[in-house]
Amino acid sequence: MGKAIIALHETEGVNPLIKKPSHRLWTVLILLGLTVAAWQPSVLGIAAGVFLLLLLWCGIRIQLILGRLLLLLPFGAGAALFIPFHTEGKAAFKWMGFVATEEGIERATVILLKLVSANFLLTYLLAVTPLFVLLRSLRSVGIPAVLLELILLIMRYFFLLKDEAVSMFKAQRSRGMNFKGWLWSARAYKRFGELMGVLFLRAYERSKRIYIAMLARGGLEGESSMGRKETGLVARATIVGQGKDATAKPEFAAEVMGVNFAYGKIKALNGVSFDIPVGSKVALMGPNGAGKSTLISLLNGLELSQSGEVRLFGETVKRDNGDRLRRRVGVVYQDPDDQIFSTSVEEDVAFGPRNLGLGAAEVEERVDWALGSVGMREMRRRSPFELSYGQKRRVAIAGVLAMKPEFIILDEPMSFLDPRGRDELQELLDDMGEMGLTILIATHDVDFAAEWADKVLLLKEGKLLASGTAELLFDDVLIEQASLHLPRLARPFRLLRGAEEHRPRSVKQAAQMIWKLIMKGADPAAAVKPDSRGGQEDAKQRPAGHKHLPPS
Ligand SMILES: Nc1ncnc2c1ncn2[C@@H]1O[C@H](COP(=O)(O)OP(=O)(O)OP(=O)(O)O)[C@@H](O)[C@H]1O
Repeated sequence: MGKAIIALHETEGVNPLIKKPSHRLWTVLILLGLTVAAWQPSVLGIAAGVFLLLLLWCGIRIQLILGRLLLLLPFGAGAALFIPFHTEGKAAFKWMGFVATEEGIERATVILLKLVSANFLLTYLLAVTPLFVLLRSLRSVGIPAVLLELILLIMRYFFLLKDEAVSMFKAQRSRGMNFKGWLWSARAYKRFGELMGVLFLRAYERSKRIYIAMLARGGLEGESSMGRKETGLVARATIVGQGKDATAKPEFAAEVMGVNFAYGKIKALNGVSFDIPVGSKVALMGPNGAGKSTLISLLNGLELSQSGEVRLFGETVKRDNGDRLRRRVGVVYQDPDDQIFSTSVEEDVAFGPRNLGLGAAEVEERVDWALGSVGMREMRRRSPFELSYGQKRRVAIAGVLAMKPEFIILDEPMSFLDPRGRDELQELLDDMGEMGLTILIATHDVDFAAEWADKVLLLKEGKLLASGTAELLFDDVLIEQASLHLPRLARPFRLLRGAEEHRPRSVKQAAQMIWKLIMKGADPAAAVKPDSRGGQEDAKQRPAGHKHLPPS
């Protein structure tokens, strides 16, 4: 990822004075060291003045400088109030019975000036260096990657806390919460306390999910443990300890055998068994709470089945091999905010490939390819947190694609995409299918599944209702049981005399079927039952093979 990206990322509108980020970082570190070492108030005062002038010279707004200074308020106030009265020396003045000493005042002044100078230096660094460039520069001066990623995670937690707070307060206000007279109301304090508790829990839960997403993309392990230049698509099948040929190509990307999983007393999966052949396109469907997300966690090795067995590429998932197997399985989670954590789109997409230990040029190439695949090349320099939900989803998909996994799982990928975005994603899925990837999509979209999938898994209340081809989606009894509905393309045929059994899976197939019916010379006016609602209700309720009423 190297220089190209770093050089292009200067913050707009300010003059950094020192062009190279690593030189800038070193200069600031040295000046910080000198500031810490200096003890003369006059030297520190002059230094603070010079730093302020330099900040203004760089074009950094005074509001920003003052805003950053405000962060010092609690520490500054503590130093100013505490130190003069607790230092031995010559009495300077008395206040509320306490004696402030001259030495104490000098020491407090020195500490305040040190804080102000350090604050100016850091303001300069942060204002002229985007955060991820800064982190990269820190890595180049020898700070361990794991520490920097922890910093990223903590920063993300603060962003999350803010986002969660904004959305929670908006939701509360829309439900009638107001702050009138709150100062005197015990109820308001109680409510506020509850809200803060929920807020921290929500942010905690979300940061847990982000942590899992980071792990899934090789984060927090540094380049050393993932340093093998092994990508999913080219990886050899590593079948360990099962007496199989280590280079043999496995037949199944996943095999799920009699799997049970419960959250405490809540049984989420109950004796589920199926397999997913390598290169297949699988739709995982079922009503809310059916167990789809739980199954995805098992397929990604993030959870282990409590009984039964899950195999990935022929290897049983266990506690000690989950990390390694997970690199071959990429998961795009339902909520992109659970997956994105870097401060720019390209940095986020580069996160996984970098953890695979790839060289800068290859990382750059993959980022470009993955962003191009999801139509987000132009937004590569933007912060992901300023994007729309649909755009974030594309970034999340690109982040997983860039790791080139062999098996990719997408949880409700179509939600929040505009129609064009859906078409593009479908094209992308087709391309991925042609590349030989195994794809599993958890979806409620019957029309999409009917057209796209070559295998459908229907789940209900933790049990596998049925597994088979997309023909299952035309079975009235099954779709009723799975709380689905008949694919839209099939509905008009249910209203056509003698055409009820037609099962078009694509618009093209439907057009061909209609054309054949026309060529047979059927009279549409006589064949179609009049139905002002387009036959949806009728088609939904009528069991297969139901005979039509004669046209009126
Ligand atoms: N962390 C959890 N703690 C307790 N119960 C859970 C937890 N996560 C899921 N469940 C329960 O497990 C069952 C399966 O949930 P899961 O999220 O896997 O369903 P799903 O099919 O993905 O649902 P949806 O379509 O609504 O996303 C549900 O009854 C749910 O309430």
